[in-house]
Amino acid sequence: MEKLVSSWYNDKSLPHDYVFPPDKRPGKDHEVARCNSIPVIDLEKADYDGRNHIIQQIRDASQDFGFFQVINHGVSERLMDDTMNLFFEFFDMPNEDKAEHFSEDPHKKSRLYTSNNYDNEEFHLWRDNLRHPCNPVDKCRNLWPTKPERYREIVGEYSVKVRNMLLQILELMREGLALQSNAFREELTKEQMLSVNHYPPCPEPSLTLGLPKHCDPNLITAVQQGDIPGLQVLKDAKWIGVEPLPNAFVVNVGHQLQIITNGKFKSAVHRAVTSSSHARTTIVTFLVPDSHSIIEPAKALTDNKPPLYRAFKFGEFMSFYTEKVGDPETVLEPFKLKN
Ligand SMILES: O=C(O)CCC(=O)C(=O)O
Ligand SMILES: [Fe+2]
Repeated sequence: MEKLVSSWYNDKSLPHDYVFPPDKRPGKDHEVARCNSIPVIDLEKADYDGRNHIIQQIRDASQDFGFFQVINHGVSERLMDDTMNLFFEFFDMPNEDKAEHFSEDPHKKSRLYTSNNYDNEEFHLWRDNLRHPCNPVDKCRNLWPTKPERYREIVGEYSVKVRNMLLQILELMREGLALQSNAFREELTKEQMLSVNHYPPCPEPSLTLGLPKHCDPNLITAVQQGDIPGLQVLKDAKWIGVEPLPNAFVVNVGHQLQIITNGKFKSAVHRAVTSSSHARTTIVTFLVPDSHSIIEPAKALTDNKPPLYRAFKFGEFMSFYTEKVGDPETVLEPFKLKN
């Protein structure tokens, strides 16, 4: 428990085991300018005459950036605020209450923990993480015994609404790529994981990271990043900051979506930097394939361009991703076809 950054950060300078090696630390880039070139897409327009335009915007953003933000997405401001406030309260709880949820067992799907692999890593991440499966509603695990009903109610509704938003985006992507109606079949979004990152204020943001550079291993992800900046995307070998927009979700293409689209959509490298003045809490929803589902480039996208990846089971990918701690330079290697 004393391992959770949120339980001790207040009275310490940056301990040496949180200092990243020089080639991995953000340095001056921890405060790169936030950039408004990441597309902001108004999903409400997809219901009206503007559908084709929205489809095109999503396709372009997924090809050029692998990232975009969505507004008017059907998740109400009230629900986004209630959910964020719930997690603010969670990380504000006294240490003894948080201790009930803390576990270092990586096989436990529902747990509060810190860093990635605390006892075996060379340096730790400046973040705590609460995660649990949340699909369907009744599987929202009760992680907060003192307030179970409220937790289930809010997180349950949030999970359904965010899921619907992501399924709508997948449908718009499917249309944009002229893929068959079953291209994103149900098993590709079977699992849903809620992951809440908490990055306490950090004494030395240039020397450490909340999350190191990675691409998400799943199909598609939605991030509610709140008001505090910290998410950065690598674009043309430069880090750019994703501007926090009120009531927006950041949506990003995961490795599996890149593979299924035969490289047409990009799974962009991103990371989370810390702030010396503000705590930052982000709510991340991952749509994740069933571990037995077969992942391979969609046939419609291999007619004019040979497949870039072989077929594999998602579980095989996850084992390799975990072994490589998500290293974006190597995780795709065993799945690439050498044409
Ligand atoms: O906290 C953030 O801004 C990014 C989170 C993220 O990339 C992740 O959880 O995979
Ligand atoms: Fe991520």
